[in-house]
Amino acid sequence: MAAFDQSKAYAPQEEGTNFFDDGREIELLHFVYSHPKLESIRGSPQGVLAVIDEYGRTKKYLMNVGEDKGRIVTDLIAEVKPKTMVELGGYVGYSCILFGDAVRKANGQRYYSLERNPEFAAVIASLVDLAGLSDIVKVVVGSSDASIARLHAADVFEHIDLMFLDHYKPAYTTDLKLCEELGLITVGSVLSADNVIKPGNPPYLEYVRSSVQEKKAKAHSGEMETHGQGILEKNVKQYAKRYGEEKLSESKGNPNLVYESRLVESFEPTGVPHMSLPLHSPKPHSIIVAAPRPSRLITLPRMSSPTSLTPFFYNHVPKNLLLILFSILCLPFSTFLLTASILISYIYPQPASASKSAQHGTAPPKTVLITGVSMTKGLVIARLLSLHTPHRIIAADIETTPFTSPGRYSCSISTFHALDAPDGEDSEPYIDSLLTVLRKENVDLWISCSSVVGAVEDAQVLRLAQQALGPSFHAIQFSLDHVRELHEKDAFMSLVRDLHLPAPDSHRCESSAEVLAHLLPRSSGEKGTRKTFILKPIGVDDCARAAMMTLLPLQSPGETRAHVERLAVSKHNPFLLQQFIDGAEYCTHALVIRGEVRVFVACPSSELLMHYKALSPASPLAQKMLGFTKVVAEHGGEGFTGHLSFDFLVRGGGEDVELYPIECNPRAHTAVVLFGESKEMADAYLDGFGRGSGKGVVVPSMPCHSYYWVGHDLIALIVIPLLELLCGRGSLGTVWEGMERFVHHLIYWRDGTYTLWDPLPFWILYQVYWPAQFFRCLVKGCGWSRLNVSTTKVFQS
Ligand SMILES: C[S@@+](CC[C@H](N)C(=O)[O-])C[C@H]1O[C@@H](n2cnc3c(N)ncnc32)[C@H](O)[C@@H]1O
Repeated sequence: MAAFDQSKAYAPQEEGTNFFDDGREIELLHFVYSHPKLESIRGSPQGVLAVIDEYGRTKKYLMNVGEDKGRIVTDLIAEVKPKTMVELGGYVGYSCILFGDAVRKANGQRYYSLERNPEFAAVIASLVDLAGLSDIVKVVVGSSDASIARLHAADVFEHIDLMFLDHYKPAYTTDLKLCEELGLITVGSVLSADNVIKPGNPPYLEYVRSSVQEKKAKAHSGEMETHGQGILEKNVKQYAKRYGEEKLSESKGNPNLVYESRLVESFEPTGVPHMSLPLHSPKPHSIIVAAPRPSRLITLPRMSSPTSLTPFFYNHVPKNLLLILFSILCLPFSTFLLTASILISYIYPQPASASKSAQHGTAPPKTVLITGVSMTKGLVIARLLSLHTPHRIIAADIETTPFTSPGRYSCSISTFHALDAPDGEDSEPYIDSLLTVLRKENVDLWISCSSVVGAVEDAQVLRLAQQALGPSFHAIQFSLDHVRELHEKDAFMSLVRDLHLPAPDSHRCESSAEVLAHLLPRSSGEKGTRKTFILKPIGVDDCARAAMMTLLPLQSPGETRAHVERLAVSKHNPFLLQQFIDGAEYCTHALVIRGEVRVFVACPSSELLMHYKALSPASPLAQKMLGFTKVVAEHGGEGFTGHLSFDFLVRGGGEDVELYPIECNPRAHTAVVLFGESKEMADAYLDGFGRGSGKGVVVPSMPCHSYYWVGHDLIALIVIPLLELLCGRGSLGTVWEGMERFVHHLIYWRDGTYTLWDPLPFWILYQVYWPAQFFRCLVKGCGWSRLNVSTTKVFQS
């Protein structure tokens, strides 16, 4: 540890609790904004930090991380290169400016500063703005546990790459457990915790140093958690004057996550080294850096909120009742919007596009059938074609009860046919009813927008329809052979390898023994695999899939064997053992016609896919994904026509970015909304009639609107934060922040379902479809954990 430069020492910390929250934080703001160097420090993080340091040295002590300890973390940022970094406890923004700047230099995306005191948060926001970091730093006001749970529920953060803990000492452990339980801290995350030796945080050190067995034994013993034990009383009561008795998260964490940790010595900004050691630590230390060790992680199934924190409104009956009530409350607004939209469209009708009028004169209109219009993707394509082509657009979808397909009420559709739902394993009723529609309507072009369970069935319909309707029939749907090659996870991985494209190490396994052969050493002398894997069921099973996302091998061969054997892997229940790639996830949507990519878009994936933001088509990452799509499309050849979407995991950046395809979906993706009402896109679909080629790839024109679903955002960004506030868990700051985001989406983004000239599907979706679903769930007692507003899918719990 190098010597401390005394000329830089802060004023000493005053005894008692009056060394903060006594007005000095606002005084600091005045100091900064009346500083003679104000103009020269604008936009300069280092300049702003220097003036904060000057205040700390010449005026009053500030509880900042300071230059010396700060360097440990900035070095760590340069090493870890976090995409998302979170700090717990922002105070006046010193660490936030220092680390936010370092994250930006390391090409990171977001730095979240979680601060409970709204006055301090305002100081942070003001200084961050002065430092020119507002584009990367987000200040979140509220108690850390409530903010973490809320931001996770709203899909704002899905993973924390680096977390700096510097807030209320007893909350270090409880907040860490909460992040583990929510799957935000996983293998690959790094934690950096301040003040764990002085003033000391024994419960936190004990937790990050415990083995799986120790944690499990503690959980089973029913021993009461004592998060304040060993922490100085003055620190346990540090914020009592303003916040009274502290309520901490009671999350259970993820005991299977084991950390590797190291302590790093340094100095307080006052120059005080860490000497008083409440722990039996051999040396004075300050920051502990801890990273979960790979091969030990069990990623728990995601939950909307941790059980121990769950307020009443997440429970089945109140949840459904409240949503029905909310929908009733929204009725006057949505009805006003519907009426106003109809009137405006009546007065100013949507002009027919030039291509629509021109084509109308020359050839008789054809019949285009779109299946899957209850989902946004089908509806968007139907609207696009009705707007820009002269053809008759008809639609079909499974409709078990009235109003289960909001898209059928779209004015872009001339006729709607209800299809029979598959009867358990038997898909004959669906196939027959769709074939009947194709024949009866003498369909010229069928655009299939099947859901995940309909991919194989739609391919079967294609073969039968081609036989029945002859060569004049065309379809945007892959053949059965192609669907099998792409849809089944293991077959797709083999295809990727055969095409010499990069692929994660993957193995189809039909028995536990096969799985274990890849994971465990065969003899005592042999080393086991160094890679970590995920074991996914090869069929479609959302529940199983979520529950089985466990990183393997586990800590010991015995645990690994026990886990794998529980899954009952067999010939009839095969699994794919796939290498775990720790990277950001992206998804793509493409339209391929006769082996040629005609339409392409890529965007970052978010867990519920409720927000869509297109990547610039010119970016190296989008180009690389397009290149991959083209290779797969060309391999398919002349007979390869359909929608094609991929999920990729991505490591690195710029030209050196590495792509790992993890799944292929031979069907349309909701990202198709990003094309808006593009005429080029409609033209590309018409190539499905067998015309032209070599026209190039249609991409969204940039800048392009981002998309959201107002129903999802109203609940996630407004209703939940408000209810949490009423339950005494949230804060006004978090409600305000949710509102800000909501208003931003309302003004600058577009709703995926609403459009002025075709507003009825939007009204039906929120005023009829969803209330009917909630009512059904109440009456039938069907539990659900999540909803997807764009696909109308209910995820059963
Ligand atoms: C030591 S200061 C943080 C210093 C800051 N990291 C820096 O180095 O510039 C601790 C901060 O944590 C905040 N805090 C305490 N408990 C909190 C909680 N439960 N959630 C969010 N912030 C909290 C306090 O208001 C205080 O501003």
